[in-house]
Amino acid sequence: MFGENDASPDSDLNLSRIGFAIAARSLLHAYLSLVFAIGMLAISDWNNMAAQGTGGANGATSRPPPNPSPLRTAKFFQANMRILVTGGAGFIGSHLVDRLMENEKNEVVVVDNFFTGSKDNLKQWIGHPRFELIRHDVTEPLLVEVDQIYHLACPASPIFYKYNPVKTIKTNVIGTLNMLGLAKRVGARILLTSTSEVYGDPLVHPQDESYWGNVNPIGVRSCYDEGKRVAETLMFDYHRQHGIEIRIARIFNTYGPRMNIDDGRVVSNFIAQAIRNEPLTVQSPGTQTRSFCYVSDMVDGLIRLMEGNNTGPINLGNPGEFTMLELAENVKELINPEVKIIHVENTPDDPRQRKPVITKAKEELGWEPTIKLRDGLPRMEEDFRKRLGIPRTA
Ligand SMILES: NC(=O)c1ccc[n+]([C@@H]2O[C@H](COP(=O)([O-])OP(=O)(O)OC[C@H]3O[C@@H](n4cnc5c(N)ncnc54)[C@H](O)[C@@H]3O)[C@@H](O)[C@H]2O)c1
Ligand SMILES: O=C(O)[C@H]1O[C@H](OP(=O)(O)OP(=O)(O)OC[C@H]2O[C@@H](n3ccc(=O)[nH]c3=O)[C@H](O)[C@@H]2O)[C@H](O)[C@@H](O)[C@@H]1O
Repeated sequence: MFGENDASPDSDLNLSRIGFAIAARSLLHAYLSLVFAIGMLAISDWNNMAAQGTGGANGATSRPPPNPSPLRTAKFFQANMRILVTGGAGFIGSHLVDRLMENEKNEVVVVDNFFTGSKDNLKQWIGHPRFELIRHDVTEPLLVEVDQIYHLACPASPIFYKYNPVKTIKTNVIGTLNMLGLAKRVGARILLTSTSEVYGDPLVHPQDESYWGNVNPIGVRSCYDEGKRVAETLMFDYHRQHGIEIRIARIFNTYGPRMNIDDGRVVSNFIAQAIRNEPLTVQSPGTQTRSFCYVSDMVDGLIRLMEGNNTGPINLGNPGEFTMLELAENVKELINPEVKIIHVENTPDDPRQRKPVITKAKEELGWEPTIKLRDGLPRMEEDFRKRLGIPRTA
């Protein structure tokens, strides 16, 4: 029988074996921890070196982009390109979807919360095997497997983006963060549709991409223009820090069929007013200028930017510049010579002039607009007449 103080030679031997095993295990642990710590230090050093990078004209990164899906590099099976279009039920987004769907190698996934967009804009694709429509708000994370992301989701008309400014800025900031996180996870290239509004009320005219802008950070338009400026910053930070492949388009006023009839933007307002024989409402003073790009030209520019090698930002717009009074005169002459033109009060912080320099788009993308305002307006009139049910009288 063994008592508490049993001291037989056998038990001594067992105790010293146990002691030895414990000591050896502690030594092994200490050794492994040391190897792990040295490894972590080496990785973080490498990361720091990579993050400092070579810094090109746009603060280019030396870090390689995350790996694309293995399907892209599969040996025996060439997968279709899977493309996400956020805001694809909207005006520009739905035209972009049409163009992307023309290519049989493309599968298109649209996510949209339908705030300003509509299923109607995509009705020709619903049920198509290469097309998918998801009701989703980009301020919430999204898990999909895609190769390219066209990130358009954001209300664009001033009356809509000012309606819920907090939501607009969340869409621009959190929405863009979510899409960048997605791009990082799946190794996708991401294109942001930024805006000429990042130039604010420009003090430089016309505007090229090197101009930093004149933006009111606390005005009623800030949720949109400052929101887009932060979105651009996030794009470049993800590019420099994580090697994400980014593209940024600075879009200038774009118009065409499928704009919301009650969208509130100037071209849609004037055309709807002319067709309904209501006065064209020129917001004072009427001498403020804009440059109007037809939507098919814009879509062409966006696809060239996505497929090209330049990160941007690149201005996409039509350099033809018009005062709002000139635009009203053109609409009157082309659509309804009887219609009246009236002056109404303007909204705060309305930019006084806007005209893109498109040298960079010409040189880098081989892109320039092909459709003049006087050719684009009648095409839009036709679409508006159909939707309003008001045919042209001879
Ligand atoms: N049309 C222009 O003149 C112009 C000019 C400069 C920049 N842009 C940019 O181009 C993009 C498209 O503009 P558009 O004219 O087609 O506008 P639009 O309002 O017709 O389309 C925007 C789409 O985004 C969707 N959306 C809005 N918030 C969302 C959210 N939180 N989650 C998911 N979907 C959301 C809307 O429902 C809509 O379908 C926008 O990013 C806009 O800022 C447009
Ligand atoms: O190009 C851009 O970057 C921006 O262009 C437009 O913004 P904005 O030019 O303010 O658009 P409109 O509402 O169409 O206004 C254009 C001009 O027309 C005037 N206007 C508008 C409506 C109207 O009935 N009458 C009128 O004279 C406005 O005062 C303004 O000077 C878009 O709506 C933004 O989303 C886009 O980012």
